[in-house]
Amino acid sequence: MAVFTPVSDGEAEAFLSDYDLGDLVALHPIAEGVENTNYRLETVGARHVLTLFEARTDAGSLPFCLGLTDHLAARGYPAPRPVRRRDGGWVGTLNGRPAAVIEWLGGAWLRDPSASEVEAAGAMLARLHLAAADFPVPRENPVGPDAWRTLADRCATVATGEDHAILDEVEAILARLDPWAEDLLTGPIHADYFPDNVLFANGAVSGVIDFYFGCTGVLAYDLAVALSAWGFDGAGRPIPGAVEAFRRGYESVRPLTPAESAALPRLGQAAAVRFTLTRLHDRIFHDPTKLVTPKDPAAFLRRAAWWAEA
Ligand SMILES: Nc1ncnc2c1ncn2[C@@H]1O[C@H](COP(=O)(O)OP(=O)(O)O)[C@@H](O)[C@H]1O
Ligand SMILES: N[C@@H](CCOP(=O)(O)O)C(=O)O
Repeated sequence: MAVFTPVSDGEAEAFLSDYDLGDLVALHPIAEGVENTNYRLETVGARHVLTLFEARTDAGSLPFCLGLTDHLAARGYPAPRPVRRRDGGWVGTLNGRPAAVIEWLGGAWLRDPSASEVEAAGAMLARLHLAAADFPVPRENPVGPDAWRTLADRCATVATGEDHAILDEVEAILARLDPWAEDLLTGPIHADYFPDNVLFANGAVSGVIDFYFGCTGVLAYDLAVALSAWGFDGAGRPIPGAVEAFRRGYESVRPLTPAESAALPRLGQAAAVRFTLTRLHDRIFHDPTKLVTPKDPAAFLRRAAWWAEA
């Protein structure tokens, strides 16, 4: 469960006084996610998400993250619109954290999507890249190579046993990998397009959420992240046909250039390093008083070996 910063009904009511959303009916902690605090916010006749932004989502990134979802939604893409406060802004402060109210999107994420659902998710990522292309705000990747170095160094100060072995493997990959070796098409990317961020209803994508790692980046890297997320099971084993199905869906909307295709194996290894390091860091420095379940870094690192052979 991801609640890092608890919110009482009274605190939510006071926060809501800056919106035209009516009175609070109920506030429920949301039992998913690992980055930010999320509550389901019920007001009279409406449902929204109340998000308090935690350490990896600094306030300076919100004009990009919320602006991008607003931009996409305005183009008919199923991203959640942030709700404007009476002062015209999107972001207030709640219990010391930047906080926003976001449109609630129906549907649910799929733990075991079919090949056609994986293909639909791939097509929706390509649609995101096309619809976001003219979004003018830039944001550097908050979990790019500089952050990998910081995360690895911080973990190395205390890692033992399995954690240390994971770090050694990551360092070996970093020593031989130059993921951004050539110029590839860039633009706004989601950068965390995992199954738990894609909602489905009746076999079709009904929502794409959680743009808080969104940034300006290489489009094929975003695809490599998504293939690494959708193409493997919880233990890091490839799911037969899933990488192909996702890529087929993506390329049905935006065919890759030959250079992008050729770059995928090294971008996939970069994706494996990125998520292994954040998972390892969050497991090592996990605060047991916070309601969040750390994810398994080793399962993500297994993707690197697959990509190296691809
Ligand atoms: N706009 C939304 N509509 C419906 N459910 C949402 C929405 N945003 C978040 N959620 C729910 O909250 C959970 C956690 O949200 P997410 O943004 O992924 O959190 P985190 O940033 O901590 O990873 C999601 O898995 C989903 O169940
Ligand atoms: N997708 C990342 C962690 C971030 O999770 P989310 O709940 O914000 O989607 C991972 O799997 O390591």
